[in-house]
Amino acid sequence: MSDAKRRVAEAAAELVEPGMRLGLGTGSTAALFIEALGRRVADGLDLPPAAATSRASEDAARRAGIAIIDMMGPDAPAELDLAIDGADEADPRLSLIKGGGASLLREKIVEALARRFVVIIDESKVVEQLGAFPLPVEIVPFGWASTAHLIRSRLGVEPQLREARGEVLKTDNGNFILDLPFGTIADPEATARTLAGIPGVVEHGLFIGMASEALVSDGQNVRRLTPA
Ligand SMILES: O=C(CO)[C@H](O)[C@H](O)COP(=O)(O)O
Repeated sequence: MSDAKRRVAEAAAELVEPGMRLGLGTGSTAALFIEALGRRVADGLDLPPAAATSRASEDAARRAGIAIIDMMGPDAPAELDLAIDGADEADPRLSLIKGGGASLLREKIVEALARRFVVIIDESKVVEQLGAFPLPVEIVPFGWASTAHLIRSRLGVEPQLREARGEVLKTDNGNFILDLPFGTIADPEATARTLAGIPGVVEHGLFIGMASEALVSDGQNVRRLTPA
């Protein structure tokens, strides 16, 4: 699917106009977008500093010659023109599961600022119902097992603490990730509400009503999807 990722990344880079305030996503598709955007910047496209959704994307943007906003400082923006990011699943309403790359919190903060949020995905990510991809949830380390118990009892799913290279994965924010293997999420809004009401949950990877459109590729063509 790397041809598909490259095609949507390049199509997304063409959406960028001079002066646009951008949000830069995270993951392998977003990384290809950042590279493609960097080529346009090298060709003279003039952009103000962009908001990156992870340390990895900050580094990728700097390597590509794209200036970055200090999102920890007082100049973090109130609005962005366009955010571009990948996703793990998208349903016909363009509700998304995100966070496979553990960056869902920064992604949600940045993408909530965007007047237009374009999702770039390959065909394998388009689903009728969300949930085959385990739903990532960012939680604070304090009491993580208690938070997992509450999630289990309120949602009937067995949370898995995410590890990387044999250690508990820590997000860019110093938090942990629980992956929730639902199989099917019958009511994403209700699931989102339940998770938001559990102490210790910082944010979940359901992005509902946020995406304006999706660019989807099978490796040959790129089609545009809007929320059903
Ligand atoms: O949500 C994300 C990171 O937190 C990514 O956008 C998502 O995991 C898709 O990644 P990729 O483009 O590598 O398939």
